[in-house]
Parts: sequence; C-alpha cells; structure tokens
Amino acid sequence: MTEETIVITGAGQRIGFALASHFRSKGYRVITSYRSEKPGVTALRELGITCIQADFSSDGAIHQFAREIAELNVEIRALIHNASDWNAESKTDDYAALLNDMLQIHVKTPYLLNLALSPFMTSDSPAGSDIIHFTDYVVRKGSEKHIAYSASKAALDNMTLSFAQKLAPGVKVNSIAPALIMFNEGDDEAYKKKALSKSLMAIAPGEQEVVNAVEFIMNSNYMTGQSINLDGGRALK
Ligand SMILES: NC(=O)C1=CN([C@@H]2O[C@H](COP(=O)(O)OP(=O)(O)OC[C@H]3O[C@@H](n4cnc5c(N)ncnc54)[C@H](OP(=O)(O)O)[C@@H]3O)[C@@H](O)[C@H]2O)C=CC1
Ligand SMILES: Nc1nc2c(c(=O)[nH]1)N=C([C@H](O)[C@@H](O)CO)CN2
Repeated sequence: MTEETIVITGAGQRIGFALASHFRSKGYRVITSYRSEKPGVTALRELGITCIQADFSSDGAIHQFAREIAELNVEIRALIHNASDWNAESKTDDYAALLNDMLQIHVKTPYLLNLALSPFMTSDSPAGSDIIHFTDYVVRKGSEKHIAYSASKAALDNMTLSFAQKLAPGVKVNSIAPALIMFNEGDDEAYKKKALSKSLMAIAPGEQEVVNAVEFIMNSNYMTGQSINLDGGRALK
C-alpha cells in the first residue's frame, strides 16, 4: 500500500511542528524526525503523525532514518529539511566541533537523505514531488556571529542547484531563505527591537508564513532550483 507522504525533519517544535500539523490536517500521511522527546512530539503523535527518533549528529542515524522510511513503502510527495541548530561561535571555543556540527545537520543530513529517499519520490500529482531546503537570509550576506552556521546554510543553498539538476523533471528542488520568522524564548526586548528594525516589514511573521511558502512551492508546476527570500525586504534596508 502506498500513501502520499510528507517527510519533515526536526518537527518537534516551532516551524517544523506547524508544517507537520498543517499537512496532517490536509489528509497527508506525515512522517517526522525528532531529536528529543518533548510535548510537541506527543502532540504530533496524537494527530496520527509517525514520529521517528533521530539525532542526525551521526551518519548512522541518518542512514537508519532513511531505512525506516523506506521500509514503510511510502510515496513521498515532499521531503522538507527543517532540522537545524543555530549555534554561535560565542558559545564555544571548540570551533572545529562547531563547524562539524553545522555541516552535519545542514549539509550532510539533507545530502544523504535526498540521495536515499529520492527514489521514493514518484508522485502522480501534476506538480510532481518536492524537496525543500530551509536555508537563511545570511546565505546572501554572511554573519559575523554565526560564521559556521551561515557557511553551512550557504552550502545547502548550493546543493539546491545540484539536486534540482539531478532530479528533474520528477522532483522539484527549492529553498526557502527566511530572515526572522519567530523569536526564541528568552529573547529580550532590546534584542527584539533590534531584530525587528532590520527588515522593511518590521514584524516577526510567525510559522504560518513559512507554511504558505511551502504550499506555494508545492503548488508550482515549473519552479525548481530557486530560493524564496522570506525576509521582509531585509536586503533593501
Ligand atoms: N525561526 C526563525 O526565525 C528562522 C528559522 N530559519 C530556519 O527555519 C528552520 C526552522 O526554524 P525553527 O523552527 O526556528 O528551528 P528550531 O531551532 O526551533 O528547531 C529545529 C529542530 O531541529 C532539530 N534538530 C537540531 N539539530 C538536530 C540534529 N542534530 N538531529 C536531529 N534534529 C535536530 C531540533 O531538535 P530538538 O527539538 O531536539 O532541539 C529542533 O526540533 C530551520 O532550518 C532554521 O534554520 C531560518 C531563519 C530564521
Ligand atoms: N535552527 C534555527 N535557526 C535559526 C533560528 C532558530 O531559532 N533556529 N533563528 C534565527 C533568527 O530568527 C534570526 O534569523 C533573527 O534573529 C535564524 N536561524
């Protein structure tokens, strides 16, 4: 038996959680990875979403996650690479480990999952199937506070181009490059004011904005190898 399936990495909270609940409410089978058990993961299970524990810091865990999905005999409509850590140089003095961690989650994980799971992306829908990478506004500008994070997201942006070529025409491969979407718990008022002032729109738009961008990509019959800048016009400020 096959069922149109959406695979989302790192969906236990925030944007990944919003995407998983959205697609489940539309009737898709949804499979997510989660690293740590948390209330969001319980809530996903209650919605009937398959949640597979996977900490992608080891290559073995990436391969195991792909194997578990392959064994479910699914037809993947979309593979959404959401899992990410936003680690800063200021929080460590082990820069080699930081760079490894950033490359592991933002480059090696999507690279290996795309190669392992693209054979299961054979949707009959006119828009085909989709791979969506979440990059970041900083891909265009760099970031002095998140150098390794920014470099790894830039590599992911580049992989969008290569996989778009490799997998066309059956699979479209695109990126979403967000700037501020939502604040983190503990962000203080001074930080929020500064962050908001960086874009023309001057808002933190929330998860639904990303859900809308994913829907836009999936509904396109023609767009591949592109990046959507979901950044409130930040580059123009
Ligand atoms: N929020 C924003 O304003 C912006 C977001 N983005 C991008 O959008 C995407 C979603 O953002 P957001 O919801 O804020 O992300 P979060 O940082 O809140 O969540 C990311 C998820 O990825 C999981 N994860 C992290 N590292 C690993 C790992 N090694 N193995 C497995 N899972 C892992 C985390 O698991 P756990 O629950 O265990 O921590 C977490 O649930 C990300 O790719 C992000 O970089 C880009 C720009 C702005
Ligand atoms: N994995 C994450 N990546 C990013 C986050 C986050 O919370 N988790 N947050 C940001 C910021 O919102 C930034 O764009 C503005 O402060 C960037 N990436």
